[in-house]
Amino acid sequence: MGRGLQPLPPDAPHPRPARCEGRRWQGLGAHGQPHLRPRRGESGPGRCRDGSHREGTHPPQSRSYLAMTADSMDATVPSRRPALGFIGGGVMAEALIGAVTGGGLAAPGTLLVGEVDEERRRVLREQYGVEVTADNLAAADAELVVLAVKPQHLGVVLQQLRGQLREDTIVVSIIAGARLQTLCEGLEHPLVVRAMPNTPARVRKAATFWIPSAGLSEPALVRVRSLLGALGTEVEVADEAGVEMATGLAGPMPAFVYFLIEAFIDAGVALGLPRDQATLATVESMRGSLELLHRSQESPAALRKQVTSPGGATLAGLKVFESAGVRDAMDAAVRAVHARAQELGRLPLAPLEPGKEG
Ligand SMILES: NC(=O)C1=CN([C@@H]2O[C@H](COP(=O)(O)OP(=O)(O)OC[C@H]3O[C@@H](n4cnc5c(N)ncnc54)[C@H](OP(=O)(O)O)[C@@H]3O)[C@@H](O)[C@H]2O)C=CC1
Ligand SMILES: O=C(O)[C@@H]1CCC=N1
Repeated sequence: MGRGLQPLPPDAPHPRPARCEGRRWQGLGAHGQPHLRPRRGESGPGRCRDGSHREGTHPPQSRSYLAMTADSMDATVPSRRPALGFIGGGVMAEALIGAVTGGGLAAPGTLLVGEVDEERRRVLREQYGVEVTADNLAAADAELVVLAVKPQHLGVVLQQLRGQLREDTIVVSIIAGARLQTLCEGLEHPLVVRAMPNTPARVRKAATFWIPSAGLSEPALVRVRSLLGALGTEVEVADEAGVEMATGLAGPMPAFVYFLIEAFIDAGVALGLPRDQATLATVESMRGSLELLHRSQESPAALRKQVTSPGGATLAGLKVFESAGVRDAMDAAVRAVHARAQELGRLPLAPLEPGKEG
C-alpha cells in the first residue's frame, strides 16, 4: 500500500458522489512504485487548449478506475518520489497541506514543499511534519505539483521548471490570472490544471473552480478531483472563463465576508454593545443564516423577505443599503477583482525589480 494514503477497498460499493461534494481521497497516484523518469517525447504529450470542449461532468467511479487505484496503491516497492509537491509554501499552500494531511488523507512525509523563505520552511516542517526544501526542482519531482506562488513570482518559477518536469507529472496552478496556455508553454508541459480555491480550504470548506488542459487522461483527472475534493467542494468548469469569473467571486469571498463582519461588529459597538457581544451577534447570526440557507430549499431572496416585515424595522436598514448603492458596490468589487486577476495574468514573466510588483 502507498505511504499513508487511504485507498478505498476495491470491492466496496461506490455510489456516485454528488457533482460538487467533497470527495474522499483516492490517492495521488502510484505511490510506492519505482519511478524511472520517462524520456521526454516517449509518449505523446497532450496539447494546451483554450478551454472550450470539456463538459463539466464527473465520470462515474467505474470498477476499472477503482481497480487501477487499488493496484497502484498495493505496490510495495518504496519510492522517494513525493506524492504531492508545492512550489511556494505560503498561506494557500498551508491551507492545502492542512486539508490534505489533517483529514489523514495523505501522510505528511509524502509531501515536499519548495519554499524560498527559511522561516516558512521551518514553520511548515514543525507544524505539519511535511518535508521542505529550498530546491523547487526537488519539489517539482512529485507526482502532482501545486504552483502556489504569487503571480509576480510565476516567471521565476517557470524559468526554473521549464522542461524539467517528468512526463507524467500533473501540475495544478492556483495562481490568480495565470492562463493554461501560459503555464503549458512556460513549463513546456501539457498536463496542467488551472484552479481557483479559497482560504476555507483550511477547514476543508473551500469552493474550488478548475479546468484541466486537454492533455490530462481520465486517471489524471480523477487524481486532481481527489486533491481538490479534499479541500471542500470542487467544480470542473467548461471553459477557462469560468475559472476567471470564479476568481472574481469565490477567490476573494472570504475577504469580502470578513470585511462585512468587521463592519457589522463596529456598527454594533457604535450602538453601544460590548465588542464581544457585537461579535457574537454578528458571527452567530451569519453562521445561522448560512446554515438556514444551506438546509432549506428557499432562495436567499425568499429568506430575506421572511425577515423583512412590511413597514417593520429591517426594511429601514435594507433601504439604507439600497440608497447607498451597496448592490452596485458589490458588483463593482467583483468586477474589479476579475479585472485585476486578468491583469496579473498579463504581467511580464521575467523577474520584476523589487518594488515594481504593482
Ligand atoms: N490567498 C488567497 O486567498 C488565495 C490565493 N490564491 C493564489 O495562490 C497563490 C499563493 O497565494 P498566497 O498563498 O496567498 O501567497 P503567499 O505569499 O502567502 O505564498 C507564496 C509563498 O511562495 C514563496 N515564494 C516566492 N517565490 C518563490 C519561489 N521562487 N519559489 C518558492 N517559493 C517562493 C513566498 O515567499 P516570500 O513571501 O518570501 O516571497 C511565499 O512564502 C497566489 O498566486 C494567489 O493568486 C488563490 C486563491 C486564494
Ligand atoms: O488577492 C489575490 O490576488 C488572491 C486571488 C484570490 C484571492 N486572493
